[in-house]
Formats: sequence, structure tokens, C-alpha cells
Amino acid sequence: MRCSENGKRLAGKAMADHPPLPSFAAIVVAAGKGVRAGQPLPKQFAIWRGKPVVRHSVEALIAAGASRVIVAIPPGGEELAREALVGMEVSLVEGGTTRQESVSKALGTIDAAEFVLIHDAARPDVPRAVIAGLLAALDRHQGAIPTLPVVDSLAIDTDGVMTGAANRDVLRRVQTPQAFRFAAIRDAHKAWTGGQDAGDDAQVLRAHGGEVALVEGDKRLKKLTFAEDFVSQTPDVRTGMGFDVHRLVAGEELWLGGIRIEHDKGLSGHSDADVALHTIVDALLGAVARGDIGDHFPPSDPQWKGASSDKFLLHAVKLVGEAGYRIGNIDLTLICEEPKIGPHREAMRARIAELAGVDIDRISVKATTTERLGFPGRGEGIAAQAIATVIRN
Ligand SMILES: Nc1ccn([C@@H]2O[C@H](COP(=O)(O)OP(=O)(O)OP(=O)(O)O)[C@@H](O)[C@H]2O)c(=O)n1
Ligand SMILES: C[C@](O)(CO)[C@H](O)COP(=O)(O)O
Repeated sequence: MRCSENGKRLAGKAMADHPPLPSFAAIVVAAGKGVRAGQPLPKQFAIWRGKPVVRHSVEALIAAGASRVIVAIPPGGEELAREALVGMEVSLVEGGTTRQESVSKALGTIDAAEFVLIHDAARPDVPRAVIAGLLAALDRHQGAIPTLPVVDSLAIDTDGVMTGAANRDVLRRVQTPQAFRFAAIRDAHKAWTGGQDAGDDAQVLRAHGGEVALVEGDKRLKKLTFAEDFVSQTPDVRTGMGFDVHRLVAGEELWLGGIRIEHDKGLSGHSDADVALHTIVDALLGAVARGDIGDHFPPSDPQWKGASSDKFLLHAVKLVGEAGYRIGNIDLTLICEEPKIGPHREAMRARIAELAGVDIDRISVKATTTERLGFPGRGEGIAAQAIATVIRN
């Protein structure tokens, strides 16, 4: 069965900007029921990152130069599979009641190949570097599998009670694709006599006396198993904007962007009137929908008379954290003729970054004039506007 009969050589579609890999056949097992994933369709046909799950890995294997791709599908799943793999040159084979049986049936359709990669459709994101590492290891071994270290300590569970521990230093989490010398894995599957299923094909090969190399796996090869694995991982990003104006008057200190600037005039207001910090406070409050600066620090409250605006910004940063977010970036624009902002820009960025608790590269301070037009142009006041993004933790 083929989803496309166009007869083009698959290897010709391999990405031109990578050195070619040794020729290999690929089996993608997609014949499971996907019960734990609880999707409306078997999970291998559900949409993930805009495409059916199974399509992702088939595309990656073809791009890496697979000479042919055999996909094991569930009984009665041909229409779903054709739809998921439309336009791709693959062979479809009906799978079995277990993964191992599905692999065996797919292996039975290959007459000859030097190497074969066996992969779970449920692991859609297949880095080419992993494929390259596996194929390279077949120089010296009959099989090679991608693995990751175990990061948690391990307990042996006997009816809910810990009855021992395992040494995680010698244990590895095993992923797919798993790569084999074709004849070795074909013979191992044929010879399998164990009543119980093996966990994977590397175990089948080992049971037949083959040696399996461990190569570095990749987090991206995570298996989609549960419903939560289908929930979008796109970060929840929010934006807030702020705008403020303060009057410039003689006889006041000028506080701007959290620093004191020598100038013949200063900003007037109930607090230190740092228009830049006030604007940033409003942008942050807006991003987490916590009102505006006047709600938190009313100008009528005497305790804020002459207060440093640092306090306001620290408070807004705290509210962002309490809402479950962290600051992504802040982009501030100051609108004035005087003072010139350029000489103070880096000091402002550093102070704002310090108060916001983020790296300086997340803070931008820009300035513009109004071509001597309006109140900023006449030097009567300074206006500021800011945009802040926050990202859910
Ligand atoms: N009879 C089977 C069972 C599983 N698989 C495939 O083996 C891979 C790994 O299996 P798993 O994640 O356990 O998938 P399911 O068996 O479909 O999941 P569940 O146990 O939740 O039903 C999947 O790509 C699955 O489609 C297969 O080809 N044939
Ligand atoms: C083959 C496998 O993905 C390697 O980790 C794993 O053994 C499949 O197990 P499952 O129970 O079929 O999900």
C-alpha cells in the first residue's frame, strides 16, 4: 500500500545542506490505540503542532535520507493513515496487537537493507543529529539506541511501600528511533520465543545475543503518551502599556529611570515624579490586569509624598510574580528636548533591570523629541511611554 505512487527516490528529498547519511530503511510503528492520550482519534493521527503526529517523524526520516519508510497502522486505519500521510511516499502495513508484533510485521515486508531504523510514531520530533549518531554507532555494533540519563532517585515499590532503591547512575531512559543492522534485528524478531512482549527492539536483539550501543538521546524525542502531552506548549505571554507625563519645574531634583540627573529643572509630583518608572509600573500592572499606579499609590495618600519611585516599581514587579508571571522585556520611550537621554541611557537600563530583577538585555530605553512642538517641545514637561511583556511561569 502506498500513499503516493510517484516513484521519486526518497533519498533525493534529503536536505541538501547536510552531509548524506548511510542508506537506511525506516519503520514507523503507528498501530496502537493511544488509549492513555484520550484524543478523539488514535494519538498518531491527532494534530500536534499543526500536523498529524505520524507525519512529523515520517517527514524527518525522509529528510534524513530514508531509502523507504514502512508505517504500521491499526486494522481499519488505512483511510486515516492515507489522509495523515497524503503526498508522502510510504508503504503501509497492518500492525499487530502489540508494538512488538507491529514491528515484526513491518520487518517482514523488507527484503533487503543494510540498516533499519525502528521508530514510535508517538515520538514526532526526531532530530537529525540523533539519527546520525545511531547510524554511526552501527559501524561497530549490531544495534544502537538513544538514551537519556535518569535525573530522579529511584525507589522500588512493593504495594505502595518502598522496599529498596536502584542505582540511577547505571540506568538510562530509552527512546526511539532505534537503529539496527537489518539482518540482525530481523533474525532476532523471528527467533523471539519469550511469552511476554519485550519493552523494545533493543531488548529483542539482546535476547538474541546482539550488542546494543547507547548513544545520546534528545529531550525532543519525548513520547506523546498522555492527554497533557497534547496541550500547547506555547508560552502564555501578555503585554501591558503605560503612559505618563510630569511637569518640569525649577527647584526640583530630576529623577528619571531610577537615577538622579543633574539638570536645571526637575519633575514635579507627589512622589519623586520619576515619569519613566511610573510608566513602567503602569505597563507591568496592565500586563497582569492589576489596575494602575494610582490604585496602588494614591496621590492623596501622604505616605507617598516625596517617595522614591523605586518602591512603586518593586511593588509592581512583586504583583507580576504573584500573578504567576515573570518579566519578558520592557521597552521605554522618553519624550523630551532636555535633558539629553543618551549619556544616561546605560545607567537607567542598569537601574531598571536591577529593580525589575531581570538581565539588562531585557530592558530598552529610547528617547525622542517632538521637534520642539507641544509641551515636551517647549520644555514644560517630560512624557514617557512603555510596553512590558510578561510570561507565565
Ligand atoms: N499494537 C501496537 C501498539 C503500539 N504501537 C505503537 O507503538 C508506539 C509506542 O506505543 P504507545 O505509546 O504505548 O502507544 P499506544 O499503545 O497507542 O498507547 P496506549 O498504551 O495509551 O494505548 C506508538 O507509536 C504506537 O502507535 C503499535 O504500532 N502497535
Ligand atoms: C519503545 C519505547 O518507546 C522505548 O522507550 C517504549 O518501550 C514503548 O513503550 P510503550 O509501553 O509501548 O509506550
